[in-house]
Amino acid sequence: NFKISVCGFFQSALTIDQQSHSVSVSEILAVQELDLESGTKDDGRWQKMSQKPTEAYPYAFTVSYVRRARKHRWRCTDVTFFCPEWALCQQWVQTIKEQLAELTSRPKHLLVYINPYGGKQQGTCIYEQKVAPLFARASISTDVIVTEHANHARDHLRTVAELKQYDGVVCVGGDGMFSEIVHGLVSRTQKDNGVDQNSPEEKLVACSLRIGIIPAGSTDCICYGTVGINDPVTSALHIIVGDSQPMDVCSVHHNKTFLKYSVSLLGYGFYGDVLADSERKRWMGPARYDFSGFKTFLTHHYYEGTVSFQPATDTLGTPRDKSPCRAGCVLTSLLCSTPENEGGWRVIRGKFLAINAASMSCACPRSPKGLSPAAHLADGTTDLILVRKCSRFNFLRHLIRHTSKDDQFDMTFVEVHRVRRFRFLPRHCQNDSEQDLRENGKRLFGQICRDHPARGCSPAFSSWNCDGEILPHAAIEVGVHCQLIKLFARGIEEPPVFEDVAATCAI
Ligand SMILES: Nc1ncnc2c1ncn2[C@@H]1O[C@H](COP(=O)(O)OP(=O)(O)OP(=O)(O)O)[C@@H](O)[C@H]1O
Ligand SMILES: CCCCCCCCCCCCC/C=C/[C@@H](O)[C@H](CO)NC(C)=O
Ligand SMILES: [Ca+2]
Repeated sequence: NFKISVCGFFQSALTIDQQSHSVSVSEILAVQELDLESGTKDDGRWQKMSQKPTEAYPYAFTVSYVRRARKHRWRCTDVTFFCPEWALCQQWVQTIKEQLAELTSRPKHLLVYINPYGGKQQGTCIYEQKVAPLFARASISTDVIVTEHANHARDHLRTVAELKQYDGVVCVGGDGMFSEIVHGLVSRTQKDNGVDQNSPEEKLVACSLRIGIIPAGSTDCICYGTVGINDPVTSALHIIVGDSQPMDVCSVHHNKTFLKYSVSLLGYGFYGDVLADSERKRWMGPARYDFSGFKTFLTHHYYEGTVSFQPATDTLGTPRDKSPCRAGCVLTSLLCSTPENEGGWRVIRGKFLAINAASMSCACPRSPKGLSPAAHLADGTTDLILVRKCSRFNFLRHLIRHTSKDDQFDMTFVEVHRVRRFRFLPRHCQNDSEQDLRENGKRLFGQICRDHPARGCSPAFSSWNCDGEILPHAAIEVGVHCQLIKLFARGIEEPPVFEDVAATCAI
C-alpha cells in the first residue's frame, strides 16, 4: 500500500501548523497541475487556500483525496503543493498519475441509472450536483440513463448489447432501484451462462460487474449497511476508489417458479403490511413508512403458518453475537462453499406478528443497528426472525429496541435462527393451491371473522415485503446464494481517528 507522505517527505519545506499528514495512494482521487498562467487559478479555488504562489514557489499541483469525516462520511479534499521548479512539479504530477494508473480495481467507464421518482424525487439533482463533478474529476466516463418507468433499468440491463465495456453499474435511488439493478444483472448473468433461475436448487453464477449505489431513496438500507451512511458524496467516493464488497442474494421461489431476488429484508406480517399500505401513499415520500408503520402497529394482525428452515450449523457466527459485520470481516473473506453436512430441516408452526429474513443487518437511519445487528453481508446465510403473537405492548417494546442498544431478540416471543434456506406456508394454503391469493384472502378473511367474531379480525394472509416490493404469493421457498454480487463498498469502517487537514503545503 504505497503512501505519499505529504509533508513527511518535505520536512525542510513549509508545513502548515507543523502538522504531518499521510495519504494512501489508494485514497487519492486525482492529481491536477495548476496552470498559473492560463486561468486555473481563477476558478475560485485560490480564495480557499491559505497560501498563494510566491516568487520562490511559482509552480503548483493539487492532489484531491478522501478525507474521513464524522459518522462514516467521506469528503473530497484538495491539498496544493507549491514548487520552486517546473520540472520538479512535473515529476510529482507524473509519478502520482503513474501510481494511480496501477490501481486496476478503479472503474473508468460506468453505466448510471437515475430514478427521478424515488425518495424525495431528488435523484437527478443529487447526481448532477454532487456526483457527476466527482466522477469527472476522477476521469470516470459515464453513460447516464434517467429511467422513464418502473423496471426500465432492469429490462435495459437484461438486453443491452455491450455490457462488457463497463466497469460497473451505478444506480441513483433507493433499495427498490438497487433491486432492479440486481435483477437485471443477475438474470443477465444466468442467461449468458445458460443457468435456469426457476430451479430453487440451481447454483447461480456470480455477477462480474460491481454495483454502486448513490442513495436517493426512502430507506436506503443497502447503502447504509454497506457504507455506514446514506450520503451521496461518500458513496461516489467509494465508487471512485474502486472498493469491492461481496454480498449474498436470496432467491425466492413459489411452486418451483422464480419470483424475486432479495438482498436485505424479506418480511411477512408487520413489514409486509407496512409496505402494502405505504405503497398507496407514495405521494407522502419517505414519511409514508412512519404513517403506515403506526397504522399497521395499531391493527396488530397476526398470521398463522408453518416455517421450515435449514439452520447454518457450520458458520462461525450467530445472530446473537455482539460484534457486527464490519469492513474486513473475516467471514466475508472466507470462500463460499457448500457445507459438507447440510443440517436437517426444523419446522415451526404458529401465529406470527412478523416473520423477517435479514440477509444483512438492514441498518438504516430509522434503525441504525438494524433488524439483525449481527447479520453478515457475505456469509451465505440469512437471519430468520420469528415474532410470535404477543400483546401490543410487548410488540412495541420489541420494535423500540430496534432503535436503542437493547437486544430485540431477548424476549420470550422472539426467536432468531441463522439459516441457509427456508420455506413458509400460510395455514390456509396448506390444502390450497394458492392460485389467487387476493381472492382467497378476502374470502378467508370474511370466513375467519364470521368464525371468530369475538377475537378481532386477523386476515389469513399478509404479503411478503421483498426489499421494498410486494410479492404476489405468500407461500415461498428461499435459498441464500453466497456472494452472488459485488458492490462498490467496503463494509462499515470502524470509527476513524479524527484527522486534521493541512490545506496547503509547499515543496
Ligand atoms: N421513472 C420511474 N417512474 C416510476 N417508477 C420508477 C421509475 N424508475 C424506477 N422506478 C421504481 O420506483 C421504485 C421506488 O424507487 P426507489 O427504491 O428508488 O425509492 P424508494 O422506494 O423511495 O426508496 P426505498 O426503496 O429506499 O424505500 C422502484 O421499485 C423502481 O422500480
Ligand atoms: C414505534 C417505534 C417503532 C420503531 C421501529 C423501527 C424499526 C425500523 C426498522 C426498519 C427496517 C427496514 C428494513 C428495510 C427494508 C427495506 O428493504 C424496505 C425498502 O426500502 N424498506 C421498508 C421500510 O420496508
Ligand atoms: Ca448474510
